[in-house]
Amino acid sequence: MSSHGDAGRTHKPTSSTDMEMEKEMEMEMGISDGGSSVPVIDMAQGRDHIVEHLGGAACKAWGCFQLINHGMAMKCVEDAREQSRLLFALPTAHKLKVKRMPGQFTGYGNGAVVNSEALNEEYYSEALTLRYRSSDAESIGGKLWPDGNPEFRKSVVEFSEAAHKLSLEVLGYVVDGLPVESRKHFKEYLMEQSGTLRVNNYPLCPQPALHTGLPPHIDACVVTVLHQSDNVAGLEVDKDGSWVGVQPRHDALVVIVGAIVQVLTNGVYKAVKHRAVLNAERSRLSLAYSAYPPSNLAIVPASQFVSDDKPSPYRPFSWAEFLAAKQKYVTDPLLGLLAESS
Ligand SMILES: O=C(O)CCC(=O)C(=O)O
Ligand SMILES: [Fe+2]
Repeated sequence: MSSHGDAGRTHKPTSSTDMEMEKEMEMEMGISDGGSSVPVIDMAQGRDHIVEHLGGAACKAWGCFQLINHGMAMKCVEDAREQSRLLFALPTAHKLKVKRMPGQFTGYGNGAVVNSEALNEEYYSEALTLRYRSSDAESIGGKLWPDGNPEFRKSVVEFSEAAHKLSLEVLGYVVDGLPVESRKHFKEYLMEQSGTLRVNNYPLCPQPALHTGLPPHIDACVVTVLHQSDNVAGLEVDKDGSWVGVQPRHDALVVIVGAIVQVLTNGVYKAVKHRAVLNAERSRLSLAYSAYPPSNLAIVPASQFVSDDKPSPYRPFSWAEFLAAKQKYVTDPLLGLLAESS
Protein backbone atom coordinates (compact mmCIF):
# COMPACT_ATOMS: atom_id res chain seq x y z
CA MET A 1 0.00 0.00 0.00
CA SER A 2 2.49 2.63 1.10
CA SER A 3 5.38 3.76 -1.01
CA HIS A 4 7.78 4.93 1.61
CA GLY A 5 10.75 4.33 -0.61
CA ASP A 6 9.79 7.49 -2.45
CA ALA A 7 10.31 9.48 0.69
CA GLY A 8 13.68 7.84 1.26
CA ARG A 9 12.44 5.54 4.00
CA THR A 10 12.31 1.81 3.86
CA HIS A 11 10.54 0.74 7.01
CA LYS A 12 6.85 0.08 7.18
CA PRO A 13 4.74 1.08 10.15
CA THR A 14 3.53 -1.95 12.03
CA SER A 15 1.31 -0.62 14.80
CA SER A 16 -1.04 2.31 15.04
CA THR A 17 1.54 4.13 17.22
CA ASP A 18 4.12 3.56 14.49
CA MET A 19 1.67 4.86 11.97
CA GLU A 20 0.99 7.98 13.99
CA MET A 21 4.74 8.59 14.31
CA GLU A 22 5.11 8.02 10.60
CA LYS A 23 2.41 10.58 9.90
CA GLU A 24 4.03 13.11 12.22
CA MET A 25 7.37 12.56 10.53
CA GLU A 26 5.79 13.08 7.14
CA MET A 27 4.15 16.26 8.35
CA GLU A 28 7.45 17.54 9.69
CA MET A 29 9.06 16.75 6.36
CA GLY A 30 6.31 18.69 4.62
CA ILE A 31 5.04 15.71 2.70
CA SER A 32 2.63 12.89 3.14
CA ASP A 33 2.96 10.45 0.29
CA GLY A 34 2.76 7.25 2.29
CA GLY A 35 -0.31 5.27 3.14
CA SER A 36 -3.56 5.61 1.37
CA SER A 37 -4.08 9.34 1.03
CA VAL A 38 -3.23 11.69 -1.77
CA PRO A 39 0.24 13.22 -1.19
CA VAL A 40 0.38 16.69 0.31
CA ILE A 41 3.39 18.75 -0.71
CA ASP A 42 4.41 21.84 1.19
CA MET A 43 5.88 24.29 -1.29
CA ALA A 44 7.46 26.29 1.53
CA GLN A 45 10.00 23.46 1.84
CA GLY A 46 11.82 24.63 -1.26
CA ARG A 47 12.71 23.52 -4.74
CA ASP A 48 14.70 20.33 -4.03
CA HIS A 49 12.01 19.00 -1.76
CA ILE A 50 9.25 19.72 -4.29
CA VAL A 51 11.19 18.24 -7.23
CA GLU A 52 11.99 15.07 -5.31
CA HIS A 53 8.45 14.45 -4.17
CA LEU A 54 6.72 15.35 -7.41
CA GLY A 55 8.95 12.87 -9.21
CA GLY A 56 8.06 10.14 -6.72
CA ALA A 57 4.68 8.85 -5.65
CA ALA A 58 2.87 12.12 -6.43
CA CYS A 59 3.10 11.84 -10.23
CA LYS A 60 3.88 8.13 -10.59
CA ALA A 61 1.63 6.29 -8.16
CA TRP A 62 -1.13 8.86 -7.77
CA GLY A 63 -1.23 11.30 -10.67
CA CYS A 64 -2.67 13.73 -8.13
CA PHE A 65 -1.38 15.70 -5.16
CA GLN A 66 -2.28 18.63 -2.94
CA LEU A 67 -0.12 21.73 -2.67
CA ILE A 68 0.00 23.84 0.45
CA ASN A 69 1.82 27.16 0.81
CA HIS A 70 1.29 27.37 -2.94
CA GLY A 71 1.62 31.15 -3.09
CA MET A 72 -1.80 31.83 -4.60
CA ALA A 73 -3.53 34.54 -2.56
CA MET A 74 -6.56 33.21 -0.68
CA LYS A 75 -8.41 36.40 -1.58
CA CYS A 76 -8.07 35.47 -5.24
CA VAL A 77 -9.54 32.01 -4.54
CA GLU A 78 -12.32 33.36 -2.34
CA ASP A 79 -13.33 36.13 -4.75
CA ALA A 80 -13.66 33.59 -7.59
CA ARG A 81 -15.65 31.27 -5.32
CA GLU A 82 -17.96 34.09 -4.26
CA GLN A 83 -18.65 35.14 -7.86
CA SER A 84 -19.21 31.49 -8.82
CA ARG A 85 -21.80 31.17 -6.05
CA LEU A 86 -23.59 34.25 -7.41
CA LEU A 87 -23.46 32.76 -10.90
CA PHE A 88 -25.03 29.44 -9.90
CA ALA A 89 -27.68 31.23 -7.82
CA LEU A 90 -29.01 32.94 -10.99
CA PRO A 91 -32.29 31.55 -12.38
CA THR A 92 -31.76 28.63 -14.77
CA ALA A 93 -33.35 30.51 -17.69
CA HIS A 94 -30.77 33.21 -17.13
CA LYS A 95 -27.84 30.79 -17.05
CA LEU A 96 -29.09 29.16 -20.24
CA LYS A 97 -28.44 32.43 -22.08
CA VAL A 98 -24.82 31.29 -22.18
CA LYS A 99 -25.55 27.61 -22.81
CA ARG A 100 -22.69 25.50 -24.01
CA MET A 101 -23.67 24.15 -27.42
CA PRO A 102 -22.68 20.70 -28.70
CA GLY A 103 -19.17 20.89 -30.14
CA GLN A 104 -18.31 24.00 -28.12
CA PHE A 105 -15.88 24.07 -25.25
CA THR A 106 -17.17 27.10 -23.39
CA GLY A 107 -20.41 28.15 -21.78
CA TYR A 108 -22.88 26.84 -19.23
CA GLY A 109 -24.00 23.22 -19.09
CA ASN A 110 -24.63 20.18 -16.99
CA GLY A 111 -21.54 18.09 -16.39
CA ALA A 112 -18.21 19.82 -16.84
CA VAL A 113 -16.45 17.17 -18.87
CA VAL A 114 -19.42 16.09 -20.89
CA ASN A 115 -19.99 17.71 -24.19
CA SER A 116 -22.76 15.60 -25.57
CA GLU A 117 -26.41 16.54 -25.27
CA ALA A 118 -27.42 12.91 -24.82
CA LEU A 119 -25.29 12.52 -21.71
CA ASN A 120 -25.93 15.88 -20.16
CA GLU A 121 -29.09 15.08 -18.25
CA GLU A 122 -27.52 12.21 -16.37
CA TYR A 123 -25.24 14.24 -14.15
CA TYR A 124 -26.21 16.01 -11.01
CA SER A 125 -23.98 19.00 -11.57
CA GLU A 126 -23.70 22.22 -13.49
CA ALA A 127 -20.63 24.01 -14.77
CA LEU A 128 -19.48 27.13 -16.54
CA THR A 129 -16.42 26.79 -18.75
CA LEU A 130 -14.40 29.83 -19.82
CA ARG A 131 -11.25 29.97 -21.92
CA TYR A 132 -8.37 31.79 -20.31
CA ARG A 133 -6.92 34.62 -22.41
CA SER A 134 -10.05 35.10 -24.43
CA SER A 135 -12.99 37.46 -24.25
CA ASP A 136 -15.16 34.71 -22.69
CA ALA A 137 -15.25 36.13 -19.18
CA GLU A 138 -16.28 39.51 -20.57
CA SER A 139 -18.89 38.32 -23.04
CA ILE A 140 -20.37 35.59 -20.83
CA GLY A 141 -20.33 37.88 -17.78
CA GLY A 142 -22.03 40.57 -19.87
CA LYS A 143 -24.86 38.22 -20.86
CA LEU A 144 -25.33 36.88 -17.32
CA TRP A 145 -25.34 40.34 -15.75
CA PRO A 146 -26.60 42.77 -18.42
CA ASP A 147 -26.70 45.51 -15.77
CA GLY A 148 -23.05 44.89 -15.11
CA ASN A 149 -20.97 42.86 -12.65
CA PRO A 150 -17.33 43.68 -13.36
CA GLU A 151 -16.34 41.66 -10.27
CA PHE A 152 -17.22 38.42 -12.06
CA ARG A 153 -14.83 39.04 -14.94
CA LYS A 154 -12.12 40.34 -12.65
CA SER A 155 -12.27 37.41 -10.23
CA VAL A 156 -12.34 34.60 -12.81
CA VAL A 157 -9.56 36.19 -14.86
CA GLU A 158 -7.41 36.68 -11.77
CA PHE A 159 -7.97 33.11 -10.61
CA SER A 160 -7.16 31.74 -14.10
CA GLU A 161 -4.04 33.85 -14.31
CA ALA A 162 -2.78 32.71 -10.90
CA ALA A 163 -3.67 29.06 -11.60
CA HIS A 164 -1.92 29.17 -14.97
CA LYS A 165 1.19 30.61 -13.35
CA LEU A 166 1.12 27.90 -10.69
CA SER A 167 0.60 25.18 -13.34
CA LEU A 168 3.73 26.31 -15.17
CA GLU A 169 5.69 26.51 -11.93
CA VAL A 170 4.65 22.97 -10.95
CA LEU A 171 5.41 21.66 -14.43
CA GLY A 172 8.85 23.26 -14.19
CA TYR A 173 9.47 21.23 -11.01
CA VAL A 174 8.11 18.11 -12.68
CA VAL A 175 10.54 18.60 -15.57
CA ASP A 176 13.46 19.12 -13.19
CA GLY A 177 12.77 15.66 -11.77
CA LEU A 178 12.99 13.97 -15.17
CA PRO A 179 16.15 12.53 -16.74
CA VAL A 180 18.36 15.43 -17.88
CA GLU A 181 18.35 14.40 -21.56
CA SER A 182 14.55 14.48 -21.72
CA ARG A 183 14.08 17.93 -20.19
CA LYS A 184 14.49 19.90 -23.41
CA HIS A 185 11.59 18.02 -24.97
CA PHE A 186 9.29 18.87 -22.06
CA LYS A 187 10.29 22.51 -21.79
CA GLU A 188 8.79 23.18 -25.21
CA TYR A 189 5.39 22.27 -23.83
CA LEU A 190 5.66 24.82 -21.04
CA MET A 191 5.54 27.86 -23.26
CA GLU A 192 1.78 27.90 -23.64
CA GLN A 193 -0.38 30.60 -22.15
CA SER A 194 -3.86 29.18 -22.60
CA GLY A 195 -6.23 26.91 -20.80
CA THR A 196 -9.78 26.79 -19.47
CA LEU A 197 -11.43 27.47 -16.16
CA ARG A 198 -14.35 25.22 -15.23
CA VAL A 199 -16.46 26.25 -12.31
CA ASN A 200 -18.40 23.22 -11.08
CA ASN A 201 -21.44 23.21 -8.83
CA TYR A 202 -22.83 20.05 -7.27
CA PRO A 203 -26.21 20.75 -5.68
CA LEU A 204 -27.10 19.06 -2.42
CA CYS A 205 -28.40 15.64 -3.45
CA PRO A 206 -30.90 13.81 -1.19
CA GLN A 207 -29.78 10.39 -2.48
CA PRO A 208 -26.11 10.78 -3.36
CA ALA A 209 -25.53 7.08 -3.96
CA LEU A 210 -28.09 7.07 -6.77
CA HIS A 211 -26.60 9.91 -8.79
CA THR A 212 -23.30 10.92 -10.33
CA GLY A 213 -21.76 14.35 -9.82
CA LEU A 214 -19.16 13.99 -12.53
CA PRO A 215 -18.39 10.62 -14.14
CA PRO A 216 -14.91 9.04 -14.06
CA HIS A 217 -12.67 10.82 -16.56
CA ILE A 218 -9.14 11.95 -17.15
CA ASP A 219 -8.43 15.64 -17.65
CA ALA A 220 -7.95 16.76 -21.23
CA CYS A 221 -5.00 19.04 -20.59
CA VAL A 222 -1.40 19.14 -19.39
CA VAL A 223 -2.32 19.62 -15.76
CA THR A 224 -5.30 20.85 -13.70
CA VAL A 225 -5.11 23.08 -10.62
CA LEU A 226 -8.29 22.72 -8.59
CA HIS A 227 -9.77 24.32 -5.49
CA GLN A 228 -12.31 22.18 -3.67
CA SER A 229 -15.10 23.38 -1.50
CA ASP A 230 -14.87 24.55 2.05
CA ASN A 231 -14.87 21.25 3.85
CA VAL A 232 -17.26 19.45 1.52
CA ALA A 233 -15.72 16.25 0.21
CA GLY A 234 -16.48 15.03 -3.30
CA LEU A 235 -13.38 14.59 -5.44
CA GLU A 236 -12.19 10.98 -5.69
CA VAL A 237 -9.22 9.55 -7.55
CA ASP A 238 -8.66 6.05 -8.81
CA LYS A 239 -5.78 4.49 -6.90
CA ASP A 240 -5.01 1.01 -8.19
CA GLY A 241 -8.66 0.30 -8.90
CA SER A 242 -10.14 1.81 -5.69
CA TRP A 243 -11.70 5.23 -5.28
CA VAL A 244 -9.86 7.38 -2.76
CA GLY A 245 -11.32 10.70 -1.58
CA VAL A 246 -9.15 13.81 -1.80
CA GLN A 247 -9.46 15.46 1.57
CA PRO A 248 -11.00 18.92 1.15
CA ARG A 249 -8.61 21.57 2.43
CA HIS A 250 -9.39 25.22 2.02
CA ASP A 251 -5.70 26.12 2.12
CA ALA A 252 -4.69 23.62 -0.57
CA LEU A 253 -4.82 23.41 -4.33
CA VAL A 254 -5.22 19.96 -5.84
CA VAL A 255 -3.08 19.21 -8.88
CA ILE A 256 -4.35 16.57 -11.29
CA VAL A 257 -1.92 15.18 -13.89
CA GLY A 258 -3.58 15.43 -17.30
CA ALA A 259 -3.53 13.35 -20.47
CA ILE A 260 -0.71 15.32 -22.10
CA VAL A 261 1.83 14.67 -19.31
CA GLN A 262 0.95 10.99 -19.49
CA VAL A 263 1.68 10.94 -23.23
CA LEU A 264 4.92 12.95 -22.95
CA THR A 265 6.28 10.57 -20.29
CA ASN A 266 4.90 7.51 -22.09
CA GLY A 267 2.85 6.60 -19.05
CA VAL A 268 5.54 7.00 -16.37
CA TYR A 269 3.49 9.86 -14.94
CA LYS A 270 -0.16 9.04 -15.12
CA ALA A 271 -3.28 10.99 -15.92
CA VAL A 272 -5.35 9.89 -12.98
CA LYS A 273 -8.94 8.85 -13.48
CA HIS A 274 -11.15 10.86 -11.12
CA ARG A 275 -14.79 11.63 -10.43
CA ALA A 276 -16.96 13.83 -8.25
CA VAL A 277 -19.47 12.30 -5.86
CA LEU A 278 -22.40 14.06 -4.22
CA ASN A 279 -23.31 15.09 -0.73
CA ALA A 280 -26.67 14.81 1.03
CA GLU A 281 -26.15 17.74 3.36
CA ARG A 282 -24.36 20.42 1.47
CA SER A 283 -23.79 21.62 -2.06
CA ARG A 284 -20.23 21.73 -3.31
CA LEU A 285 -18.36 24.09 -5.57
CA SER A 286 -15.00 23.54 -7.24
CA LEU A 287 -12.80 25.71 -9.45
CA ALA A 288 -10.75 23.70 -11.94
CA TYR A 289 -8.19 25.41 -14.16
CA SER A 290 -6.69 23.21 -16.89
CA ALA A 291 -3.50 24.34 -18.65
CA TYR A 292 -3.24 23.48 -22.35
CA PRO A 293 -0.22 22.50 -24.41
CA PRO A 294 0.98 24.67 -27.33
CA SER A 295 -1.27 24.21 -30.35
CA ASN A 296 1.60 24.06 -32.86
CA LEU A 297 3.52 21.07 -31.48
CA ALA A 298 3.04 17.38 -32.19
CA ILE A 299 2.33 15.66 -28.89
CA VAL A 300 4.80 12.77 -28.67
CA PRO A 301 6.73 11.20 -25.78
CA ALA A 302 10.35 12.20 -25.16
CA SER A 303 12.50 9.61 -26.95
CA GLN A 304 14.10 8.62 -23.61
CA PHE A 305 10.77 7.18 -22.49
CA VAL A 306 10.19 5.03 -25.56
CA SER A 307 11.84 1.76 -26.55
CA ASP A 308 11.09 -1.26 -28.71
CA ASP A 309 9.80 -2.94 -25.59
CA LYS A 310 7.76 0.05 -24.61
CA PRO A 311 6.40 1.85 -27.67
CA SER A 312 3.92 4.68 -27.21
CA PRO A 313 0.36 3.38 -27.40
CA TYR A 314 -0.66 6.62 -29.15
CA ARG A 315 0.08 7.96 -32.58
CA PRO A 316 1.64 11.45 -32.72
CA PHE A 317 -1.17 13.98 -32.58
CA SER A 318 -1.74 17.72 -32.47
CA TRP A 319 -3.77 19.57 -29.85
CA ALA A 320 -6.49 20.12 -32.47
CA GLU A 321 -6.68 16.36 -33.10
CA PHE A 322 -6.87 15.77 -29.37
CA LEU A 323 -9.81 18.18 -29.06
CA ALA A 324 -11.51 16.49 -31.99
CA ALA A 325 -11.08 13.10 -30.28
CA LYS A 326 -12.64 14.61 -27.14
CA GLN A 327 -15.89 15.17 -29.01
CA LYS A 328 -16.33 11.42 -29.27
CA TYR A 329 -14.36 10.09 -26.31
CA VAL A 330 -15.47 12.64 -23.77
CA THR A 331 -14.06 10.97 -20.68
CA ASP A 332 -10.74 9.87 -22.23
CA PRO A 333 -9.83 11.45 -25.58
CA LEU A 334 -6.68 9.31 -25.76
CA LEU A 335 -8.89 6.37 -26.71
CA GLY A 336 -9.40 8.07 -30.06
CA LEU A 337 -5.66 8.44 -30.64
CA LEU A 338 -4.40 4.89 -30.23
CA ALA A 339 -1.57 3.95 -32.60
CA GLU A 340 -3.41 0.89 -33.87
CA SER A 341 -6.49 2.94 -34.83
CA SER A 342 -4.55 5.14 -37.29
O1 LIG B 1 -15.30 18.98 -8.73
C1 LIG B 1 -14.28 18.31 -8.68
O2 LIG B 1 -13.66 18.13 -7.64
C2 LIG B 1 -13.76 17.66 -9.93
C3 LIG B 1 -13.88 18.52 -11.14
C4 LIG B 1 -13.25 17.91 -12.33
O3 LIG B 1 -12.74 16.82 -12.31
C5 LIG B 1 -13.22 18.65 -13.60
O4 LIG B 1 -13.80 19.75 -13.68
O5 LIG B 1 -12.60 18.14 -14.57
FE1 LIG C 1 -11.47 16.49 -14.01
